[in-house]
Amino acid sequence: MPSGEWPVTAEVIVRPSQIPGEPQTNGHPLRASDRETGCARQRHRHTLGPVSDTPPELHQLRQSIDNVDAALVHLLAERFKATQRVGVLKAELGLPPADPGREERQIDRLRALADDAGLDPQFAEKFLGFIIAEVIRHHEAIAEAGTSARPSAHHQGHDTPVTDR
Ligand SMILES: O=C(O)C(=O)C[C@]1(C(=O)O)C=C[C@@H](O)C=C1
Repeated sequence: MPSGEWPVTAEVIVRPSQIPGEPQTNGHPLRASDRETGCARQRHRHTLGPVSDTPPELHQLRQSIDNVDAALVHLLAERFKATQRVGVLKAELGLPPADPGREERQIDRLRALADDAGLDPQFAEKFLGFIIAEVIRHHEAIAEAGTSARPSAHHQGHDTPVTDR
């Protein structure tokens, strides 16, 4: 086979459960939002299934992309587990959700790392900013939940407001 070509006799697998005209979901139920957008995400698989007539190089590259995306999801999940604990700690210690000084140091560090890695530092900064904004929202929600869950001075029988923070 000449280089750059791929077999034209590609195998097409049609599942009996597949309804003509419906987006392919590999047997998983569609979300309402998927139906609206016509987008069938394969939510329970780690690798998106190969499309039979996809050129092999494209398929390989997509497998690599899927691996990286999976790693990113796991890394982000770990990061958010840590920041969730930071949020609780900050609320307990009465510290503000955002720490601009820390953010500045993170941005400087990440920009340098990005530069070394051949990634656009501006993109790295935007990406970090996007994540941190979400973390701050979580911190605020944790602090707010802590404030409303705390018993008031009235319920504790105090004459003066409780200022334990
Ligand atoms: O390090 C903290 O103080 C955090 O709350 C974590 C974090 C982050 O996501 O990296 C989030 C908010 C702060 O402004 C700085 C950093």
